[in-house]
Amino acid sequence: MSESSAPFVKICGLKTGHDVDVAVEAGADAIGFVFAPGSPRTVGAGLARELAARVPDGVLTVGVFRGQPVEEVRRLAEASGVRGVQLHGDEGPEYYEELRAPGRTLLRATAEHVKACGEYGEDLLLLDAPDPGSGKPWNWGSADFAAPEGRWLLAGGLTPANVAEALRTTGAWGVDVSSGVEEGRGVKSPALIRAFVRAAHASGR
Ligand SMILES: O=C(O)c1ccccc1NCC(=O)[C@H](O)[C@H](O)COP(=O)(O)O
Repeated sequence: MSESSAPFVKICGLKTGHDVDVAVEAGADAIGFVFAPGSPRTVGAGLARELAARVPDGVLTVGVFRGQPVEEVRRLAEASGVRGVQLHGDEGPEYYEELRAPGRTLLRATAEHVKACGEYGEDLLLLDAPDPGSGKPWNWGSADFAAPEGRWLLAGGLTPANVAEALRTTGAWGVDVSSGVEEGRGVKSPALIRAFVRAAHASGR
């Protein structure tokens, strides 16, 4: 994982080799492949493996899951070769313990208030909207929002136009985006991917 002081940027829901190449060239730190069923971004293990193989070692590849049995998560992560596992369900700490493996980064996505990254054994915390991948923002800008301690990513309704302000307001360690870099639902825009990474890096956070 990047140790640079620039915000960590994850681009999620990629489905084509071209989009993966664009995100890597733009300077993304992580790339997400959605294995949760029922999304316009869902990919199978075979395609994810091909896409992940294009990604250099310094960029984290992440499989995104929601409410799937631990055996299925492990099988898809191993078959695709992703190095990170992001969980959006209501899994407890024991689930993270079961998925812990050498070299694997665990990401816990939640819409709940959380005091610190690591409470469930995760390496990275992702504060997201209640409906992940919907492009809907939540109240991270409100006065009563308290940022968690440790490494956490902000997600939910981020775009090239609001990501810099979001980073400055919340002090998030990084950001995650899917809908805000799409030209249609599930269809990424190379121009928006580049603009998002550029805006995050220029935020001054
Ligand atoms: O992208 C999906 O459709 C999806 C489905 C089920 C669980 C998670 C999903 N996506 C997660 C993400 O893409 C990001 O972590 C984040 O929620 C992005 O949100 P947004 O930029 O608002 O689309």
